Amino acid sequence: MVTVPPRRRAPSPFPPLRRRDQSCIIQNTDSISSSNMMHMRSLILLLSISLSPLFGLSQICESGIGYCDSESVLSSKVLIAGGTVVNADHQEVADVYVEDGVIVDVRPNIKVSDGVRIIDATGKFVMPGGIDPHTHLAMEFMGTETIDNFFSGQAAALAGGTTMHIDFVIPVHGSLSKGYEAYVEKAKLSCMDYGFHMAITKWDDTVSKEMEIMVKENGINSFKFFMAYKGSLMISDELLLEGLKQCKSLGALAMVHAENGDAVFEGQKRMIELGITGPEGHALSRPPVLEGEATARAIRLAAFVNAPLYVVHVMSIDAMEEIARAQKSGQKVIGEPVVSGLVLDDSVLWDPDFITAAKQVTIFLFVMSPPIRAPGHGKALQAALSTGILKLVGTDHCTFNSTQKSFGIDDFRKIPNGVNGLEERMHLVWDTMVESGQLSVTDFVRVTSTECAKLFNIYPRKGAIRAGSDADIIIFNPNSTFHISASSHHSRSDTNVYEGRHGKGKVEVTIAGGKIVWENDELKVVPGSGKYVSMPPFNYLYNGIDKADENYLTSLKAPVNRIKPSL
Ligand SMILES: NC(=O)NCCC(=O)O
Ligand SMILES: [Zn+2]
Ligand SMILES: [Zn+2]
Repeated sequence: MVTVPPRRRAPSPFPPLRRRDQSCIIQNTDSISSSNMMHMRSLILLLSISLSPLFGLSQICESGIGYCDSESVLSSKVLIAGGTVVNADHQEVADVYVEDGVIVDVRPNIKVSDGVRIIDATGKFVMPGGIDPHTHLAMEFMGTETIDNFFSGQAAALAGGTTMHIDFVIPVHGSLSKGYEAYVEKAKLSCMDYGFHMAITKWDDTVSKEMEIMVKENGINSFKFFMAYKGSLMISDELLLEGLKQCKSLGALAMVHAENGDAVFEGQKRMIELGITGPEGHALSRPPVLEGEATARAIRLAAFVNAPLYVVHVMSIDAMEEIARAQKSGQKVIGEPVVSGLVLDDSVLWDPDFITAAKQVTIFLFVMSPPIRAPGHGKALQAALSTGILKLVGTDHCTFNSTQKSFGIDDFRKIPNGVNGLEERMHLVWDTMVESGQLSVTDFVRVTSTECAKLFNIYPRKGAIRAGSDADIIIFNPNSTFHISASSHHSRSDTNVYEGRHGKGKVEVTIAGGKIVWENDELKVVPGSGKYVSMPPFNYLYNGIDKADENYLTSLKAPVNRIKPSL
């Protein structure tokens, strides 16, 4: 009999900075390891079933560890009966009938023949699966690679009710085609549907041409420009202008990570000179004013080109207010908060009790860019999401385990930036926004799914419960509860930035591509079953842009009594 070898536990990466309580870390790490091990065994088992010819893993299957109800995995006809079906614009009590991965019918009292799996959803919400617009799986970053790949990250997502995500392809030495090929390879492990955005890290004619190929041949309709990470991903204003122009000509959406990277670099030097090398130096070196400045700059450059703009991970009041001001003047600017920015704050950094080892770990976990801000920012972002200034919620899932986070034990600049969230997003948005009365149930669907589908031009195939849409569906019990812990999550990380959080509402069933993949707290996932979702250009933001350009040019050409042109 073959057994799966246990995952080796890394030694505690947090040597005695100001140690008082190290036993706590070791204890936690122990329990985390064994529990994660159980998840990984189950996942490995399923992986072995579908890819065993490829990977030669058939013996693992025979060891009989874990669970695999192939009946459910393969079941293609499902009736979800008696639930409240919620779309972004409407909710009603109805049945949902699914066949071969597609929603066939949505109406009360659907009758079905034998052989159809019937799930009773009475008293529960039946909603479109979540779509996460912002993830980084298997991303090489800051000298390491994110701990979650396209399999473990997606498995975690499915357990939390997210059925599609859009990941950022990072070019290889500036080459978009090489980056694309690398991500196509990484994504072969996928167990749910996914799409790609593409980062732009340098500019020349080849990149410009490759952008066209990405849009016209590879189904990518959005490009991201990092205004931070000096010396690696950061671009100049000149490049941003070229990129905005090319995005506009292709009907693609330009996205920005908005922080002033030069000023962040200066802020980091300042901290090191002051002897502040711990994780608090990260937050101190890149204050909200630098996020506000870059957001304002990107918005103004987009206005100058008359192109729509998407600002990723809005973390501060400063950035949010720039977006609100632009929207008020009629500019098409989309702001994306991420779960960490909505629900976490930096108080742990300044807690006098933070010298305990457990809290030291937390502080390292919190390091992401832009940083998690002081408490008032999160509240303001929630309000902006509630009033529609911010439109959709992502995660920026970019997970590093405690060993990786410890690379910056002596220098905060070396702590890999990023937090988890793929598995937690739906629950935390529900608990924070719906339970508090800031969002309705229909708005919940809009910000977690439908708006993303519309923006990236895949609605109503995705983001809706209606006949003809993909059968990506969750059954959500508002009367149940969720609990977050690294000991039970499905990410490969040994830590969770939301450790210990709990609240109302629970995703009880996830159906992805017509298959029941999450039920009774069990995950049934098959690597290679996820499909790439091609996203066409020219979304609704482009309506009217041609007309505005035309008016501008006409006013410029007016021969006499020249009218002062305006954009
Ligand atoms: N946000 C973060 O800290 N890591 C992921 C990369 C990025 O989105 O900036
Ligand atoms: Zn970013
Ligand atoms: Zn990101």
